[in-house]
Amino acid sequence: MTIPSRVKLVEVGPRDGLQNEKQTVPAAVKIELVHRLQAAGLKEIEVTSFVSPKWVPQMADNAEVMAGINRQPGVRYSVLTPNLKGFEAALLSKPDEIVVFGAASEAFSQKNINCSIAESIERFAPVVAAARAAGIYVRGAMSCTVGCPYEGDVSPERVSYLAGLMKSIGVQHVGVADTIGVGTPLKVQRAVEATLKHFDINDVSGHFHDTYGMALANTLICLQMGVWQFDASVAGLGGCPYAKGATGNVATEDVVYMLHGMGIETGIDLDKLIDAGQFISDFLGRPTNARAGKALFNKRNS
Ligand SMILES: CC(C)(COP(=O)([O-])OP(=O)([O-])OC[C@H]1O[C@@H](n2cnc3c(N)ncnc32)[C@H](O)[C@@H]1OP(=O)([O-])[O-])[C@@H](O)C(=O)NCCC(=O)NCCSC(=O)C[C@@](C)(O)CC(=O)[O-]
Repeated sequence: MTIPSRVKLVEVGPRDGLQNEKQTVPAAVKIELVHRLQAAGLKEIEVTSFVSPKWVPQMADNAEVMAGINRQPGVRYSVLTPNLKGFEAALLSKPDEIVVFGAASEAFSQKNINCSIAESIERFAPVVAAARAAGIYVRGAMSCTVGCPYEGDVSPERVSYLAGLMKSIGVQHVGVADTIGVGTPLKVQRAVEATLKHFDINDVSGHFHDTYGMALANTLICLQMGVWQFDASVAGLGGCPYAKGATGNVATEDVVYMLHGMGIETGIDLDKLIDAGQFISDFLGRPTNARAGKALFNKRNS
């Protein structure tokens, strides 16, 4: 398999990145972040989630954020919907895409969405059917595909099982997530191979947290397998509130730096992306987690 010449990055910073922040991030700041990300050339942005505000208070302003975005033609805006209640609320905000989110580990499914894997699929099925009937594209996020904070290692068979269930209810694309960033390249390869039993390579993406500094290595092995779609989070923000000990997602700036260095097109302006990362890091009052972002920012300002 030759390495793809072009990669699509899905920016998950406004959702995955900010959902775990303890300090309230006002809707206006989230909206400004989305505007900066789209100005940097991101064509797909995961904006927010329509989940219970008791479970994830930071996403309670979902409708306000969606309503405040000055939508750019050619940019797709996605939101997470765990159930019909969330989907019906999301529909009013006219997302281009919705994301149902399940887990390859039973314990994580219980902790994150309060139901078993089988129950989650029963809940997702009518959401997927309603979304597709409304012409909305459906992605499925598959958490804990290599490791779980509660169960430890997760086997490729569990990943294949979940991917098969997602396929059976009409999910169009799945993201192979290393929720707690414990994956190493060969483990990630096996999780992706298990997913490819059910989904075409063009319908599979990688979603890597960088807890152990493995996210770029895991991205690289996926590229070598022909995967060309990845989630990433500006400034390396992120972490799931129900995944203890996990740090942020791989930083979009670092992925872009690596891809451009390999001659792979992304359509992203790295300078503008670094500014977007600096904007949100300044708001949060801490340095960026993007290593290439930080190095290039310092170089530019020295
Ligand atoms: C799924 C539930 C709702 C089940 O939670 P539950 O408590 O079992 O739900 P319920 O149906 O029994 O309802 C309880 C209350 O929540 C309300 N409710 C019910 N649904 C909704 C909704 N959609 N929006 C707003 N409110 C809702 C419902 O109306 C009721 O309100 P009350 O009567 O108590 O006032 C809950 O567990 C939940 O919201 N979980 C979300 C957790 C979450 O967002 N986690 C982070 C996203 S996943 C992630 O980050 C991983 C990913 C995708 O990035 C990939 C990776 O790295 O692994």
